Order: sequence, then C-alpha cells, then structure tokens
Amino acid sequence: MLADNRNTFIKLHDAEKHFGAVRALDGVDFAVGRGECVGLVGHNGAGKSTLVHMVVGTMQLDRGGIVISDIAEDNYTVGRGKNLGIRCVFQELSLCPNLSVAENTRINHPSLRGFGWHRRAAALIGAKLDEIFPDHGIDASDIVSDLSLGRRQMVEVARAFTVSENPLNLVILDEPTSSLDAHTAGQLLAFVRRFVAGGGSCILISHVLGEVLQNADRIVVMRDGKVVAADSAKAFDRDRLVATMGGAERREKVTAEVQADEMAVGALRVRARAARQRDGTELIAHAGEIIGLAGLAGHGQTDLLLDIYRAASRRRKTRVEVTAPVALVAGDRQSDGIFPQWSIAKNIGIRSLSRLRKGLLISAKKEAELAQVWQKRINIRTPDLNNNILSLSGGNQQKALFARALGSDADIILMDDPMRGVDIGTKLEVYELIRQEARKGRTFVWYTTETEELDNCDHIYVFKGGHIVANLRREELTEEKIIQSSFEEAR
Ligand SMILES: Nc1ncnc2c1ncn2[C@@H]1O[C@H](COP(=O)(O)OP(=O)(O)OP(=O)(O)O)[C@@H](O)[C@H]1O
Repeated sequence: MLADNRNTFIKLHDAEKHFGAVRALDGVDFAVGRGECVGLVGHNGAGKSTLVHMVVGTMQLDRGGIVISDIAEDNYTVGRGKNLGIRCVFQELSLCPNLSVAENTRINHPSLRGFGWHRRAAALIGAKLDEIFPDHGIDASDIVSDLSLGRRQMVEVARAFTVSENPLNLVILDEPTSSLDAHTAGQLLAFVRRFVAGGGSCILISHVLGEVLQNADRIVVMRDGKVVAADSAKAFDRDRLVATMGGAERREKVTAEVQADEMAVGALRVRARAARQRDGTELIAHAGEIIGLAGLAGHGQTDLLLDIYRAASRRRKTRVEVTAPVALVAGDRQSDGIFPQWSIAKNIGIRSLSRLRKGLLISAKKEAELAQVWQKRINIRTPDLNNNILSLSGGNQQKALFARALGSDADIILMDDPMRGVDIGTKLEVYELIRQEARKGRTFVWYTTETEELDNCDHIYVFKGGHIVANLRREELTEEKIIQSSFEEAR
C-alpha cells in the first residue's frame, strides 16, 4: 500500500472496530510513511474518525494490530502514542474554553511547570502561531471562549505542532480548515507541506477534496468501514475521488441545476445593518432569496446572523427588521447546536414542537415520522433514530442540525458556516434542497468559509472589520473579487 522506498512510520493491519451493529472499521489496512502526507477521504460515517482513534490510542481495536517504527504495539494507549510523537487535532475542538491560550498549551506539555511556566507556555504557542499563521492576531493570554471558532481552530492546530519533551512524528488533522477562511487555510496547508518536507508525517482528513488533492502525497478512500482505494495523489482527480467515495450521479445532476436556477423575488424578509457599519449599507433579503455572507473569518458575519436571530423575537426593531419566523443552523455544533443527552429524533424535532404536539404532550410517533423523513432526504447514517445524537459521526450530527432547521416552519433560515464536516455527496444534496426551498419562498442567509458555496447565492455581502464592504450579484462573483473586497477599507 505504501509508496515504494518510503520508510513506514505506522501501520494498521486488518483493523476491526464495531459499535453494536455498526462495523465502523471492517478489516482495514492502512499505513503512513515518514515524510508523507496521507489524505484520508470518505463519506460521513465511512470510518475515518474511528481509524484516527485507533492511531491515537483513544480507542482499542476489536481485531487486528498496530505496528509503529517496526514494533508491534500490543497494548497501545494514548500515553504510548504521545511518547512516540503522535498528535491529533480532532474535528470537535478540545480546548478548555475558560482557560487562556497559554494555559491550554500547558495541558499538552506537563513539563512546563515551576516558576515562569506561564511565560514559557505563552512563548511556545506564540512562536508556533507566528510560524503557521503570521497574521493571526491572537494573544497567548486571550481566553479561549472569547475567540472566534476560526481562531480556536488555529490555536488547536498550532498547539498540536508545539514540541517540548516528547518528539513530534505524526500529526493527524481531522477537518483542520473547516472554520478557516481561504487565506488562513492556505497558510496552514503550506505549513503542513513544510512539516512533511522536513521528515514529519501527516494524515489529512478533509471533505474539501481540492485541499487533499493538492497537499497529500497519497490518498486513501474509505467507504462503509473499508478502504476502497489507496493510490498516489497524482493518480486521482476530483471526479475519481467522488466516484470512489460513492457520490458520482448526484454531482452531475446538481451541477446542471445550478445553471437553470432563476426565481422571482418576493416580500422583504430581513433588513439589517451591522452594529459597526458607519454608512447606510444594509443587508436586504427577500422571500425566495439566498443571501451569502463572505470575507475573512471573524469579520462580523456571525455577529450579524445572531443579531438577526435575536431580532426575530423582539418587538422593537432598530438596526434589524425581521418579518417572519427564523431558524438558525449554528456553526459550533458542540456548544450551540446539539443537545448531547437526547436522541437523534428529539434533536431533529425540537424546533417543530407545535406541529409534533398531541394534546398537551409531544407525540413520539409524529416525532419519529419527522426524523425518518429527514433521515431519508439527507441520508443521516444510523441504524436507529432513537440512538443518542453523539453516536453519529461528526458530519451526520451536522446533518441532524440541518434537518432541525429545514424541517421547522421557519421562513428564514440563518446558516453559520453550516457545512463543517459534511461530505461532498450530502453537501450537493443540501445545496439542491436549499435552492428548492428558496423557490418555494424560503429565505436563506448563509455565511460560508467555502467560496464554492457562494455560487448557490443570489447576492453576496462581503464583510471586513464588522462592516459590509461589498455587495456582489452571483454573476459578478469571483474568488479574486471576494479576496480583493476582504482587504478593502471599510466605508
Ligand atoms: N461512539 C459511537 N457509538 C456508536 N456508533 C459510533 C460511535 N462512533 C462512531 N460510530 C459509528 O461508526 C461509524 C463510523 O463513524 P466515524 O465517526 O468513524 O465516521 P467518519 O468517516 O469520521 O465520518 P465524518 O466524515 O462524518 O466525520 C458511523 O456509522 C458512526 O455512527
């Protein structure tokens, strides 16, 4: 499996892992060489994160084995993995929100103790942030909960590359750019290439296929718990990857429809001015419109979405006017989205309680029906919708949040970079669904860090420093134009 003349760092053979009836890993062979970046792709629930848990030692295999630097690891644990220089940035960020950036760094480096540890931790993370993201704007004394999701992701990534007493051999990046804008994602991927060129190993998991095609040396494709292809990155293109993952027909169908979309604009639904907007520029959204919010991450897009969300439940409208019920698909599903104690069906139904009521109680039957409809429509992979929401893979949790908003009676759907971790096949299905719903009169206000997604929008507002700096129509949209506007001075 490994490219010739590469020196294998880690190898899993015949790896199996079951969760009840689900075979998350079904006889997987997988290897990473020294100085190699392996791209790992596959649909939501294909088994990528489970494979990562095995490599890191956070879960144990039911069958099969792990060999690291030619030594069979029979009792492999997280501690052993750390000593061998294996680090991971998981999809769900793991920083402690109430601690500073430096304090979070200390957690990974117990050797930073005694007098002056805080200063040393701050220097360690500061230097790594400077190296990876030269214009990061993060201070080591910043409290994590005060940072935007994108900045938290930058800290998490930088922290994984800091070195004190343990060596650093393999870094696993699970969706590392999901909250980063194109500029920052580019900085990270360039750093990964430098790390690999220096002899380090990397596993890059991403649903942004271009990112994997351009930065991985080799690509491994998983499907339903199995490795279905493993080849040099040069041997793949986007179409072959999508086809191997199992989503080919959907893609063609949707691409054809984007061109055909043209709809009439309806009544005013949202009129909103950003808190820091000095001129009279407003975001305007009508019934049937899909409005995109773009620009570098953390420049006021989420704030305006939240302003709109809050305004919907207020009488007095000053800066923001909203004329219909609103639902929000949150970007940070762990803190603002899922109810971790509840089942998948309950998580989907919570925004539709008035429709699910039977007398004074919620009808379990109606709740189950709603969840089943959405399970089919956007392919939520689970053997049972009564299972806890946390039994879903990350991307499938995100689909449940979509189902909650789209299944509700809200006429306005606000989306805060909602496609984090959603696989390409489902994304295309959801784009189609959004356009269908817009044609029926729903309004979407959609913040995205993926420029390609803006092709679905009728108008795009570009943000910089808390202001709207440009308003582009879909026909005017190019990546250069967005980047150019993102660096323009606000009026
Ligand atoms: N703790 C768990 N309990 C029950 N089932 C689980 C658990 N963790 C994972 N699974 C199941 O195992 C399968 C593989 O999940 P995994 O998280 O590895 O997928 P993935 O490829 O990483 O998906 P994504 O792209 O959505 O992150 C899924 O069907 C998932 O529902």
